[in-house]
Amino acid sequence: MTSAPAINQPKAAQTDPDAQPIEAALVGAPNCGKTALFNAMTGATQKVGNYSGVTVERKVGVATTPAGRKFALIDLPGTHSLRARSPDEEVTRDVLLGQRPGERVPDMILAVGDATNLRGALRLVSELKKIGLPIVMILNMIDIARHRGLQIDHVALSEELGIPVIPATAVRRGGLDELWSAVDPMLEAGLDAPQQSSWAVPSTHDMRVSMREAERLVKTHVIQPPEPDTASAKIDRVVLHPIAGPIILLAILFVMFQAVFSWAAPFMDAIDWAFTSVGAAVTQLLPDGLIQSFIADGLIAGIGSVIIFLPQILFTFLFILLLEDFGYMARAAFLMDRIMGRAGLNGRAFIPLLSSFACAIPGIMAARVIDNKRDRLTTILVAPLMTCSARIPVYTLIIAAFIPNTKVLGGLSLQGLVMFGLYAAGVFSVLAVAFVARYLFAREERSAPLMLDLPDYKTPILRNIALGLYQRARVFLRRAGTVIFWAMVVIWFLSTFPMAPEGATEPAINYSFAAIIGHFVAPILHPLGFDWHIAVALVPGMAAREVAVAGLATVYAVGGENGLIHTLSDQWSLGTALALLAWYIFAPQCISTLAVIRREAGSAKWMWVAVVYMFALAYLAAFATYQISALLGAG
Ligand SMILES: Nc1nc2c(ncn2[C@@H]2O[C@H](COP(=O)(O)OP(=O)(O)OP(=O)(O)O)[C@@H](O)[C@H]2O)c(=O)[nH]1
Ligand SMILES: [Mg+2]
Repeated sequence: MTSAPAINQPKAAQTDPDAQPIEAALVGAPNCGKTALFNAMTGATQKVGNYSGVTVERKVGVATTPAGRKFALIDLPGTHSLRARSPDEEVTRDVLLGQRPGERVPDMILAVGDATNLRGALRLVSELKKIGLPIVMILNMIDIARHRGLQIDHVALSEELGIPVIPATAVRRGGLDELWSAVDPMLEAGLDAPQQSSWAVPSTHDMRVSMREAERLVKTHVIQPPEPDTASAKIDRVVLHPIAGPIILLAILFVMFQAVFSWAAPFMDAIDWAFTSVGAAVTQLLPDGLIQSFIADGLIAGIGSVIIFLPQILFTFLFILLLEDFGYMARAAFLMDRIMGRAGLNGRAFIPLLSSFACAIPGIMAARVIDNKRDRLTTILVAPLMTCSARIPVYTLIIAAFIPNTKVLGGLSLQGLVMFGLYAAGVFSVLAVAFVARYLFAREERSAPLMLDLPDYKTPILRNIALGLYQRARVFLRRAGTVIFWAMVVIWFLSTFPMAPEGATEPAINYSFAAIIGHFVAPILHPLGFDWHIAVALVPGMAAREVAVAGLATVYAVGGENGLIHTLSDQWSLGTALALLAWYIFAPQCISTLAVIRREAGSAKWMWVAVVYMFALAYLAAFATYQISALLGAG
């Protein structure tokens, strides 16, 4: 076959420099404050946290200089070198080298360095300079450096490096003016054309040479404090103690669950009161009939039964976010490393698993920080077993209905204790499944020891916490308004039609589609102690876990009059309740999580592995729980 000669288009005609906005990339070590700076420059609200690996994806925002010039700012995962070792670091490398399909090389680099760890930052800058792009260096966390008595001569450093060096405190927007005054003239004059990149994967020797050079720069331009900072080291001596450490960790988690239960209660009562009042008002205002039933029993009762859990979710995250921003969570990872290693999990899996307390989706994505492929896959597959916040409504409802609100063991709330137990069961099952997987598939291999940078402790920043809480609340409420809303509409429809025939003796719902479907599925669930009402709630509960609660509210509100809690404690045996809790520890009832597993694991096969093993465990656990309860007389 002959092919026509290709016609060379003149390059200049295609790439008009004015047509594309300038792109600047934030590059720096993990946890040096890139995202904090990104938020400060763009007004965005991306997550920051005091541990490495918070950002695992490329995020773009628009920054506007005081002179009104706009440019695109790219926030990137942290990396110590462009020798990318893990998928998140590869993102950074590929963006900088223009290796991402359909994307060009950025026009400039904003190299963010942690002023308290200048050596590493300078080493990375020497590597970045090889790429040939214009660079501005930001010495972030200058507040901490000054507090410790470090004196950095940034002017001399800038002269020697040949690039602007700007001290900054990203979380308080400190140094932003100076940064703008460095960037604005560069943008105005037009950025220098990029030079030919001379970057090549550095060898160990190269790394050593650049490290020595960075050390020399630090010696020349930094006056070290007469006494090194010891506060973090002092706290760590206690907190990382081999015996005291784990006890402190357990105690913290324990206090957290106790506090969450008692503090959230009044807020939950208030929300309950509000929804009940609105429901009652609607029932009064609207004439009896379908519309009244749809609004009062379907929408208000259903959505209210989910929204009521907002206070608990927010209090749980208040604790987690405070501990994260303080710097304790990285220590918890360190403490857990040995236990996790025994179970066959990589130490770096701790943060992904911790994020899964919020939701498995960010957790599974955070597994990108794990460089070993197999370890990463294991983490992805076990992350959905961690107790995510969508389980909180289900757990709380069942606990409220079946666990007496009493104090045991000298003042501990029994309900809080059961909740703690459910969280512990989640963690334990993660370890057990990972252990079995390791035993079955990779017995001889050992996990690499954890190489974790322990950040210095910091006073938590209120804004970070508020932002984190706001985002949790938004995600939760948005789900209530979308997935749960539509699921409610479907459940209401199914449980209302067809309507009961004239002169029917049983409750109307017993004649509905819901009952038909429920009766169809019920035999499979019968050995678990689940009746057809539960089956009706579980089927749409596949979309999202909380839907089951809303589903129960509708299924029972249509059939009966009592509050959901009373209805459940009337209708279910203790064995059924416990079996449903056991089911919820394991069941993969969240379509979005499955979709993310498929994407992150790179094939549908692993998604199905997750579905099958989680359903199998859920069924077995619920079966065993119910049957044992029945033997003990609680069936
Ligand atoms: N005191 C102080 N804390 C800061 C400063 N900048 C960031 N922080 C804190 O440092 C921690 C890390 O900030 P992030 O912005 O998440 O860091 P990052 O570089 O994006 O981290 P990765 O995404 O994990 O690579 C957070 O707890 C911030 O609140 C600063 O200038 N001063
Ligand atoms: Mg970040």
